[in-house]
Amino acid sequence: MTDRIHQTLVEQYQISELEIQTRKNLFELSDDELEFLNKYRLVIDGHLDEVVAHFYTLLSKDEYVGLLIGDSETFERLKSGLHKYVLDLFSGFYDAEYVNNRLRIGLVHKRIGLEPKYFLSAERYLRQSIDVTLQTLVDDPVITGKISSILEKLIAFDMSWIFDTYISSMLNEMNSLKLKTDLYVKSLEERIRGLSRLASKDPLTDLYNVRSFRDFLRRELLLAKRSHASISIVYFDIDDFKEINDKCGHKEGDNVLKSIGKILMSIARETDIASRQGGDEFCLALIGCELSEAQAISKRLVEKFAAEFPHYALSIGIAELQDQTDLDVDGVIHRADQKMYQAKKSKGCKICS
Ligand SMILES: Nc1nc2c(ncn2[C@@H]2O[C@H](COP(=O)(O)OP(=O)(O)OP(=O)(O)O)[C@@H](O)[C@H]2O)c(=O)[nH]1
Repeated sequence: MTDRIHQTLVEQYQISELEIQTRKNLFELSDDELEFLNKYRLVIDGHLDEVVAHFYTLLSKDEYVGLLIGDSETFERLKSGLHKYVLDLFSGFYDAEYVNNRLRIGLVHKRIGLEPKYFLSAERYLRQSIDVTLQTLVDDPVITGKISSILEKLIAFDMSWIFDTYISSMLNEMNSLKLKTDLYVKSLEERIRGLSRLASKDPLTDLYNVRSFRDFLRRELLLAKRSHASISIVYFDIDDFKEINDKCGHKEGDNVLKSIGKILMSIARETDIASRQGGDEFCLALIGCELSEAQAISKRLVEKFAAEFPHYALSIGIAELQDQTDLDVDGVIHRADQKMYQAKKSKGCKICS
């Protein structure tokens, strides 16, 4: 950005002398012709007011032009700009500075929102105005015809630069609009991710809630049926959790629940589904795990829990998917839940399967 403001448009677009010459060739503008045009510089210089007046008479046929110009000061500025533009046509110098002035015109047209149809029709009016004025000043129709044909090519050469900046400025606008849209879409995606996270997770433990757990498990059961994989369900709760709340306070109760969330995340694999079923009840779906592995994982759970809370205990029930046709989500959870109740009958951390 800082670099750009210290550079001319010719520098920004890296337009070399060779590129300018190549474009002159493209429009068949020979040095002889341009020198010929330059001979009439002084002739036209004394009659610029007439050219400009004629031009605006033609232009003002369109009401929109009046609206676009707007006020007298702008009109005066435009007229003096046009004086300079016409004089430059006859200047004899068609170098980097000349090109730079043309590039600026394209940029300004884009900024003020002047559509190409307007500046293309204005270009025709200007040629007509110069032709008409020259015909009153130069008697020889061969000469005025030659000047007119050189001007036609020179103004087409000008237009090519004007369009370069007009189009590039339009592309810049589109790019910055795309950038803004991309940022907006990204922020929306983040919000949606946040919202769906909120909808699928238990806020206290950051584990999946009942609804999302069941959705995931249903999908895993279907996949297990196709791949003949095993799934084990570990269902557990904290013994006498009500007492913990009552004796040590709700905050301590919350801490125990949050710790269980962390322990489950640490022992579960990425493919497993760890959930809080509500209150002090949790359920872990171990994907691809047979009963023996589920027992080992449950032992790790007990060890980690006991290390943090030596005075509290868990009751754990495990159920394995009986066969791959067992697609009943509620059924498999219920079996693990029943095992947990068996475990609860004895005191201390215990696992029933
Ligand atoms: N701190 C805390 N307590 C909760 C939360 N949700 C539920 N509870 C409490 O958890 C307790 C669960 O009590 P019960 O269902 O009787 O279970 P229990 O006391 O563990 O008894 P058993 O299951 O027989 O061992 C209730 O007192 C609930 O108020 C929570 O988010 N935070």
